[in-house]
This record gives sequence, structure tokens and C-alpha cells, in this order.
Amino acid sequence: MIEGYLAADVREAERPYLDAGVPLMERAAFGLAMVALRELRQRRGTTAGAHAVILAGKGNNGADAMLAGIHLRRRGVAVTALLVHESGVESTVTALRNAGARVLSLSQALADCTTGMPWPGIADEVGDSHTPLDWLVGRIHMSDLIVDGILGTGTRPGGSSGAGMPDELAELLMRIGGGWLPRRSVEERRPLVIAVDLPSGIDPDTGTVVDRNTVLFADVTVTFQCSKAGLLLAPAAEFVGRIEVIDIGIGEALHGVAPAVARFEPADERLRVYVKAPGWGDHKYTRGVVGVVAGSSQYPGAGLMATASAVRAGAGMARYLGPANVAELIVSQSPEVVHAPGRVQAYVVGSGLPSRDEGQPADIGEQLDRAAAAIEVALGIPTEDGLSLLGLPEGPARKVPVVVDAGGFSVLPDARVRLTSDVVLTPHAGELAGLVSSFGPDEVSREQIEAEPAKYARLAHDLTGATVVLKGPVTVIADEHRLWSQTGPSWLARAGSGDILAGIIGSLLAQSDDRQSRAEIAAAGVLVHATAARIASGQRDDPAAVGRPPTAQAIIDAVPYAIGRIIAASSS
Ligand SMILES: NC(=O)C1=CN([C@@H]2O[C@H](COP(=O)(O)OP(=O)(O)OC[C@H]3O[C@@H](n4cnc5c(N)ncnc54)[C@H](O)[C@@H]3O)[C@@H](O)[C@H]2O)[C@@H](O)CC1
Ligand SMILES: [K+]
Repeated sequence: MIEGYLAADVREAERPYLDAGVPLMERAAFGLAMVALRELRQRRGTTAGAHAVILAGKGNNGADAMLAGIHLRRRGVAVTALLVHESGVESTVTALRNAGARVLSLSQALADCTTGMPWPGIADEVGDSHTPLDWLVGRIHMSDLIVDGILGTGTRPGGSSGAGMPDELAELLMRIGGGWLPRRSVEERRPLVIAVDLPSGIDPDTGTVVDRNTVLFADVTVTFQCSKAGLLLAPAAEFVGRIEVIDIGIGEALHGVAPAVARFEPADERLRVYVKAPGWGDHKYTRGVVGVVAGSSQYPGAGLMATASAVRAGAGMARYLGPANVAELIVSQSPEVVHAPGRVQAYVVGSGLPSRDEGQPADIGEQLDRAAAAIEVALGIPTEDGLSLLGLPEGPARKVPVVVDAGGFSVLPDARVRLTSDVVLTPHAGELAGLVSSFGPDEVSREQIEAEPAKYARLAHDLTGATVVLKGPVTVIADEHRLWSQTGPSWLARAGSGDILAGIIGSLLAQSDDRQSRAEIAAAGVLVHATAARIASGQRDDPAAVGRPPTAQAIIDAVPYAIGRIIAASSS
């Protein structure tokens, strides 16, 4: 599990060590340099003759980068450091110069164009440059490594590399990174980009990015002691690349400090609780029954997809609750599905259903009534009609969790009824905009949510009381404790994807027990979903591989393999 901490908490943890004179920065810089050397070796076969350009800010992030530059120099790497704020920690600048690096301000670097001052390790010919900036960008692009040490945890809230930075620097960054160095570029000459602590220009806590054109895509982000929360959140996560955590020896001070965000990795031991093989003596009911209220005669597909993935994610049994003609289709694809009402341990409702509206076909209205009934059961306030629609006996019904998707949002109780964590909402940004606007005092747009997904997922939880799974390139899950964030391959951006996710989460909920965190189970579900998509798209062993477009069916068929992989990885 990767846990992301707030910048202030990390600073607080560092303080006593710094007061005691523990050389944290030297440790950080040494770790950073070791990663850089290893990456260079992997890419070029050797570090000899390599040239690194260090973009150094005026704070400790820049100092980390420059101290790492000294280690690089000692191992034969040519180093040019650009002081992008025109100044930097003086003692470090001197030490780096003494180690044989060129350290110059941005204006000096631009002036090199006219004076023809050579850069060590870089051929002088940088193509058809028209302006000093073209020339400088050309040289930087000819290096082997760019170390992004402009801003770290000292980034001012709401600030970015664009905001508050000299125009010249913003322009330089845009030209180095903007569209030039997309992470998945196959161009071999492209320099490796290593971000120090975090890609400069992202908010360390919230992952917001004010001007994305000025943020460099990192191949690796080398972060100190622990991941910073913003690295795990959208939109910043796109720029982060692989995360490498360097232990600088302050772990003890972080004990007891709650991380703000967590992310499951397939090998996490904790996943064993949620993604598991049946035990000796288990039977279909002990493994969990999931009830699916999705799809209609008009839109049968979502019913098929949600049910098929619920079955494949390990529940002992799935009941389909809906029109007979849809059930027939479902049974022809997944013969083990039972088309009969009865007790379940979790519901999945709303996928493939439109919002409640007057004049809808009768079977859609009935499906929405069933969805509403399942939500009432989850809240412990079932009505007689509702129980009969779900085929449950009259009398107090046992509360069971419910995954609410798509049309299900239109049948949530009104804002006077407080939802609970047993209600797991799975909106995308557009749907969350509707939810937050209807539950809260202010209208919120889809764009606002996409710019600050973590903030709005948490707000949606605060307003409703539900567990909120905000789907996106990074899916954020919010409950009263913390945020979870999981990423998946972009191939998941396709029709059917949400129906599959709802089925998987419902299936894991049916297999869980009452005391287990709904948010954590949802996070595990998002990981299963992403893993299935990786398998189906051919990215199985190399997440950086482009892969191929998987059909929804291929993702569904990969779900059992994803479950198997996670069980194997988390128990080894
Ligand atoms: N505190 C410590 O002991 C350690 C800190 N470390 C490093 O120190 C970093 C934090 O260093 P600092 O606190 O010096 O801060 P930064 O180096 O992140 O920020 C540097 C300066 O940039 C300015 N600034 C902030 N936002 C700006 C914006 N939007 N535009 C222009 N300027 C802006 C700030 O005023 C600050 O002076 C960490 O990210 C990490 O790299 C590591 O060396 C580990 C130990
Ligand atoms: K940085």
C-alpha cells in the first residue's frame, strides 16, 4: 500500500531531526542520486559520458537536486544546474561548482547562446535554433537526464509553476515539457525526467495543477520518507510516473500520523481480506450472494455486464432482479445467475438505468423502484412495498450494503435522510456534479470536479454520509476516515466500464463482513477492475506498454484472472 501524507505533517515529523542536526537533506540527495544513476545505467548501459541538467529552485527542493548533482559528478556524469529562480542555497551552489558542475542562472544560460559557451557532455550542434530560448530548450532536450528540483513541499497552496513564477521560466518549462516529453513517448533520445519529491507545479496535498502546460512528465518521482498525498491524486498523478520512496530515517516520527490518501498495490497483504479464495467448508451462501438491479428491456447491456462481473469477482451466487427478457439474456451468458428474488449480502443498483422521469416505460420505473428499495434496505428503513419488490420477507430486514450507480442516483432519498457508508455511490465527474449540486448549497460543474476531484469526493461524502467512489483516470474514494485513490489503464475509458466496476464492488461487498471498511473494499474493487483491464488490453506485465483496446466482454472475462493474480500476489 502506498500512503500519501500532507506536506505539513511531513515537515512536522522532520523538525526534531533537523533540530538535532540529522543530515536529512544529504540522505535525501544521496538516495535521489542513486536512483538517477541506476536509471541512467538502465537506459544507456553506463553512466559514463552522460549529461544531466538540474533545474533547481531556490528552496530545499533545489538544494536536494544540487546535492544529488555532486554525487552524479563524482561518478563521472557531466552536470549543468540551472538556478531557475536566479538564486539558490548558496553553500550548495558552491559545493556543486567545486565538484565540477556548471551552475548558472537562467539568464546566463540564455546568454550562452550568443557567447557560444559549450556545455560539458552536450554536442554543440542543437539544430536550427532561432532564439536563445529555442537554443536552450534544444540543449536540454539533448541531455540524458533532467532533474526537476524547482518546487517541493514548500509549494504555496494554489500556486503552481505557472503562478508566481517568472514568465521566462514558465515558458521554458512549457517548451521543455509541453507536448515534447509525454511519458509514453517512444523517441529514444528523449531525456529521462526525475522529479525531486514531486513534479514541480503540483499541489503537494491536493494534487491540483494550476497550469498543466508547465509541469514536466516525470519517468520517476523520487519522494522522501513517504509519498506526498498529491502524488496519488488527479490531476497531478498523470505527471508522477513511477514513485520511488527514499527512507531518510524519520519513519518513527510519522507513526501515528494518519496518511491523507492510500492506494492499494496488487501485492498488499491487506488485500487478502477482501480478495480471497474460498475456504474449506465454504458454500455459496457463505461466499456471499449479490443482488443486481440493473438494466431494463430497453437497455439490457448494463444488466448483463454488472451481473457477469459480479459472478466473476468471486461471490458465491448472483441474483438478477429485473425483467424476464433481460434475465434470459443474462442466464444465456452466465448460466449460474439466479432469476429469483431472495436474500442477498449486497446489492448493485442503477447501472444502465436512466434517471427517474415521468412517462418512462413501466419496466424502467419498476427497476428504479427496486433500486430505491435496495437503498432503503441498506439504510435500515425498508417499506413493505420495497421488501416485496426485492422478494424479501416482511419484518425487519437485515441491512446490507448497496452499490448505487447511474440511474440509481435519481432515487436516493432526499437530502434530509443521512446516508451511511453502506451506501456506495459510484458517480463519474458529471454525475457527481449533479449529486453535489442537489445535496449541497451550491451549483458545481463537471469541470470544477475534474480540476479538484479529491476535494469534491470528500465534499460529496460530507454532504451525503455515503461512501463516494468518484470514477476517473484516478478514481478517488472518500469516507469519514481518509481518501483512497486507484489508477487504471486509460483503456477503461469506454462504455460498459462503470457497469463492470459496479458489479465487481458489489461482489466484493457480498463477500465481506459488516465490520470491514466499505471504502477499502471499493478501493480493492477498483484495483480488480484496473487489473482486469490491464490483462484484457495486453498490458499485463508492463503497465507502460500501450496495449490494445479491450472490449467490455474481454475485461469481464479477465476479472477471474485479475482476482487470481491479486490473491497470488497478496499472499506471497
Ligand atoms: N525539511 C527537510 O528537512 C527536508 C526537506 N527536503 C526537501 O525540501 C523540500 C521542501 O523545501 P522548502 O520548504 O525549502 O520548499 P521548496 O523547495 O518546495 O520551495 C522553495 C521556495 O519556492 C517558493 N515558492 C513556493 N511556491 C511557489 C510558486 N508557486 N512559485 C514560485 N515560488 C514558489 C517558496 O517560497 C520557497 O521559498 C522538500 O520537497 C524536499 O525536497 C528533503 O531534503 C528532506 C529533508
Ligand atoms: K520537484
